[in-house]
Amino acid sequence: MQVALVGVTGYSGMVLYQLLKQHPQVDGIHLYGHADAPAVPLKTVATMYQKETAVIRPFDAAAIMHDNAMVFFATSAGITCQLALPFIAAHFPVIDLSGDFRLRDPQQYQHWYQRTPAPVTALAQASYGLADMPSPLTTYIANPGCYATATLLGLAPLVQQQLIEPTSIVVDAKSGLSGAGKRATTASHYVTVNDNVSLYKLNQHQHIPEMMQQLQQWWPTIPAIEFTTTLIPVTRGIMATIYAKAKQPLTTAQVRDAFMTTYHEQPFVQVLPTGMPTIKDVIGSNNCALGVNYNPVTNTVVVVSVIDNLMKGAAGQAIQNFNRYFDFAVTTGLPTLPVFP
Ligand SMILES: NC(=O)C1=CN([C@@H]2O[C@H](COP(=O)(O)OP(=O)(O)OC[C@H]3O[C@@H](n4cnc5c(N)ncnc54)[C@H](OP(=O)(O)O)[C@@H]3O)[C@@H](O)[C@H]2O)C=CC1
Ligand SMILES: CC(=O)N[C@@H](CCC(=O)OP(=O)(O)O)C(=O)O
Repeated sequence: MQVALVGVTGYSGMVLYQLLKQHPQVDGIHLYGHADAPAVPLKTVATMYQKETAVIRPFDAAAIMHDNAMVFFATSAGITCQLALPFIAAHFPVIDLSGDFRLRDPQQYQHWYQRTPAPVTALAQASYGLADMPSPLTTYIANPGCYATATLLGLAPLVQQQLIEPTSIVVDAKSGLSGAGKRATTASHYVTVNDNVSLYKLNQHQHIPEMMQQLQQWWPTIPAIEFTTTLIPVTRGIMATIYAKAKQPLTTAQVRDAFMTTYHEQPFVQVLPTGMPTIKDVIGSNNCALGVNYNPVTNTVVVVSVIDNLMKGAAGQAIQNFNRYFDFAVTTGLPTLPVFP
C-alpha cells in the first residue's frame, strides 16, 4: 500500500515516517510539505535522513488522492481545517494528528484553540480515534491529543463503571518538551526548561474540552474536571496523575479488577499488578502503563498513567488507527517494548 504523509519535518511526522517505513503493509511513503514550497529531498532536511531517497513535494490534494490509499497529517493546529476539506468531500481516508477535527462543536474549537474552526458539516464526518477504547471509525480519523490520551485511558474504567464521584476528578499531568513541537520559544529555551518544572496553560489547556467531550459520552453526569499541565525537563514522556473520590469504599484490588475488565484484551495497555509506572517504562513503545491505588484514609482513588507523547500520544496511536481502519492486526508495525535503559 502507498500512503501519504504531510509534515515529516516535525517531531510527530519524523516518528510517523520511521513507523511507516517499518510497517509491513506499507510499500511506499509519499511526502508532502507546504503547498507553496518547492520540492526538497528529504536528506536535506535533517542529518539523520542522509541515506533517504524520498522527496518532499508541495501539498496537492488531488495528487495525494490519486497516488495513495490514505493520508496522514502531522501538521500544526489550524492547518487541516484548511487543507482537509477535499479529502472529506471525496470520502478519502485521513488520519489527522492535530486537534482540528477532535471537537464536534466548532464554537469550542474557536474558544480553546482561538482559531477559525472547520465547517460543522465537515466536523460531523470525523471520528475520534482513541485506539485502545475502540469505537467505529469513519474515513476521517481525528487522532487524540497526547495529554487527552493518557488521561482518558487512566479514567475510562472509573468513569464507565461509575466508581467515583463525578464532581471529584483532578488530573495533574506532566509532559516532556517534544510535546510542544520543534519550534523553539522563550518557554522552551534550554535555560528555562533545564533544572526546572513549570505549570502552564492553567485552566486553558486545549485538551480540556476534548476530554470532557469523551468523558460525557461515557457518563453524562460528569460536569467538569480540574486539569493541570506541567512541563518537565525530559524530551519525551507524559505522566498523568489522576485523583478522584470513590463513590463507596473500595480496595486497591477492586480498582485493579475494574481496570483489568476494561483493558484485558488491549495489547498496548498495561495495568500493573503492583506499584506505579515511570515514563521510562513506556518511552519508545506504543504502550500506556497504568498504576492504581485506593487510599481508605481519604477515600481517594489514585491512577498514574504514562505514555510516550510521540508514540501513543501521536504517531504510534496513528499507526494503531491505521491498523484498525484497514483491519490489520492491531500491533502490526508497532513497538510493544520501550527503549531501555
Ligand atoms: N508533539 C507531540 O507530542 C504531539 C503533537 N500532536 C499534534 O500533531 C501535530 C504535529 O505536532 P508536532 O510534530 O509536535 O509539530 P511540529 O511543529 O514539530 O511540526 C509541524 C509540522 O507541520 C508542518 N506544517 C505546518 N504548516 C504546514 C502547512 N501549511 N502545510 C504543510 N505542512 C505544514 C511543518 O512543516 P515546516 O516545518 O516546513 O513548517 C512541520 O513538518 C500538531 O497538530 C500537534 O498538536 C499531537 C499529539 C502529540
Ligand atoms: C509540552 C507541550 O507544550 N505540549 C503541548 C501539546 C500539544 C498538542 O499535543 O497539541 P494538540 O492540541 O494538537 O494535541 C501543549 O501542552 O499544548
